[in-house]
Amino acid sequence: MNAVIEVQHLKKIFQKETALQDVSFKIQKGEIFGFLGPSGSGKTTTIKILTAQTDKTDGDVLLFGRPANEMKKSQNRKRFGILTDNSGLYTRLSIEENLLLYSDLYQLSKTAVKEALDFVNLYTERKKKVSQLSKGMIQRVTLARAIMHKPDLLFLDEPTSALDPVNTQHIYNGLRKLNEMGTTIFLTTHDMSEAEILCDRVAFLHKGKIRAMGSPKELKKKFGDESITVELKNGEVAVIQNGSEDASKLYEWMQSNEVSRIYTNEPTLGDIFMQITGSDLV
Ligand SMILES: Nc1ncnc2c1ncn2[C@@H]1O[C@H](COP(=O)(O)OP(=O)(O)OP(=O)(O)O)[C@@H](O)[C@H]1O
Repeated sequence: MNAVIEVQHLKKIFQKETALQDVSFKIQKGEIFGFLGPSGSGKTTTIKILTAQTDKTDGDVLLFGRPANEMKKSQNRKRFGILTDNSGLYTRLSIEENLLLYSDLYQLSKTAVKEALDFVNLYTERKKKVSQLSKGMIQRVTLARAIMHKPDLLFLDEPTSALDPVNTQHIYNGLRKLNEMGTTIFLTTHDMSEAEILCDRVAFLHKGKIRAMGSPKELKKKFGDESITVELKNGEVAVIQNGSEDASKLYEWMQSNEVSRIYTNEPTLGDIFMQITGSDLV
């Protein structure tokens, strides 16, 4: 298996504050990996270290098998794309002009600009100046720029935090397509439904430490109690466990046509986070 990102015992101390402590994880080629944590848990610091914008205090960080700071070299820059809240766009230029500048820098075709504009649903608004854009539109332009060169690895720091539901869905579809074409995606979010919809695996980050890691399905299995809620037609509600005695009770109710509704009590990722850390994701 090819690890695109390999982090071992990563530590980051800012002055006196420990932002990351003994963080270790591996991301394989083609994965969508989510770093989930509340504000201040260390998500952005991790992205900044992985993309060589901040130095680590200790530990090993490899990207494509090479130390992360080698990604600064111009021949490696094309291999990844980054979306952070620091847009770095030219505000007096239009959306399209900004993307054209970038496409020149990376020697991309004009088609790449059109494709990127479609990706973020901004083609019809491409002539608008960046100074006139809403926060959500700026986030979409920055995303267009991050994906335009179809990088091998994409870092997304809270990619849909400023978007409305329609654009969020549009971006999810685009990210899935990009991933199907081979882009590995590392994203941070405190939106658990986003992680559940997009990610193959997630890590829960809390106070700079990874507290759990796995696919959403594995985590739900590990931390769920496998109980089922049964609502009966007489208004009674019963929570039954997955076992032979309870199964026969359910069978009886069903045979006598007493059941009105039945559902599993699967925890959400947010419930699991709360169970492990005792705090909310927001
Ligand atoms: N440049 C810095 N100097 C000092 N402390 C910092 C610096 N950058 C981050 N920190 C601290 O490190 C911790 C982790 O911050 P980080 O920005 O990585 O969190 P985050 O999970 O990305 O939060 P958010 O979701 O709010 O962006 C916080 O306690 C923060 O105050």
